[in-house]
Amino acid sequence: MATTDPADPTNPTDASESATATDAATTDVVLETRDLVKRFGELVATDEVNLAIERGEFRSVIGPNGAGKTTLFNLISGALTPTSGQVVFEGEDVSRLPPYERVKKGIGRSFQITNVFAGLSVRENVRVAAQSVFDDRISWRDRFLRGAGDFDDINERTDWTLDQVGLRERADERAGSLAYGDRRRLEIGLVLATDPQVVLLDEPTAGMSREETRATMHLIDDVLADRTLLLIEHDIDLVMNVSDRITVLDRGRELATGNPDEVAANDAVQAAYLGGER
Ligand SMILES: Nc1ncnc2c1ncn2[C@@H]1O[C@H](COP(=O)(O)OP(=O)(O)OP(=O)(O)O)[C@@H](O)[C@H]1O
Repeated sequence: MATTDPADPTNPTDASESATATDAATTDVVLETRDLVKRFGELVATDEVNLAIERGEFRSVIGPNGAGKTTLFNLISGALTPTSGQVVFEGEDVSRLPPYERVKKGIGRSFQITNVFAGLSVRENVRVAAQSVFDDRISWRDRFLRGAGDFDDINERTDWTLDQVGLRERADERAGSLAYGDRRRLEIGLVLATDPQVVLLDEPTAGMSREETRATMHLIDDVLADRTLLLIEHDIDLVMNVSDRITVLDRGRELATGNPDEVAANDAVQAAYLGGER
């Protein structure tokens, strides 16, 4: 898994990470949320959340149902715009950018929002994903001189991705005919093809058996280990195993952030979550 020194200055008993946010100049923070708020009418789904995610970190976000995990991901990916506050990626405020612009900048999202085209081949699916990001990098001259579908860097990216997720052999099969495990590989391939700095993983093992869960986490570890990962996951054992740090949300607020041991020992977390019923 990603190697980040968990012994960072964040005080796990302090609900806010604003202390680390001010340290952004000294630590390599790739993604921040600053006083992030999302209201749905009277309901505050995200309540002044301040996260500072370091490059290469594996951060999990946990919390009871309705805690605001998915809303937080939607704010980071651009599916939602904040009521107030900011999402800052590589030092730039991206809070108002649409999702596809954020993907181009390097914020990738996988699972739950699945965009596999069942009728297209595995290769075509990966190609579409690669193209969504790499198209901009192709000059107009190349576009004019070569036919569509013949852009070397997109083809290279596609082949590289297929190799990474072990689907080169199945490249010409219809995505809709893939077995479950291969479909998961393809979903990871689709996000990898966009060359993300940060990957949002939204319950990647939802509905999986123990064996499938293990295989999926191994694949994520294999293929995405050099990226910064943000995971929503209900399986606490898994979260404790894979995370460098864990953020616990409760009713939209950040209850605690710390390494797995710190979070497990946190009184507020135990009271609100670990000891309570979900
Ligand atoms: N589009 C929306 N309109 C109104 N309320 C919403 C909307 N999206 C989410 N909510 C509410 O915001 C709160 C947080 O929801 P969210 O889905 O972010 O929680 P969650 O932690 O992801 O929950 P779960 O673990 O059940 O997926 C909930 O009370 C939910 O009902």
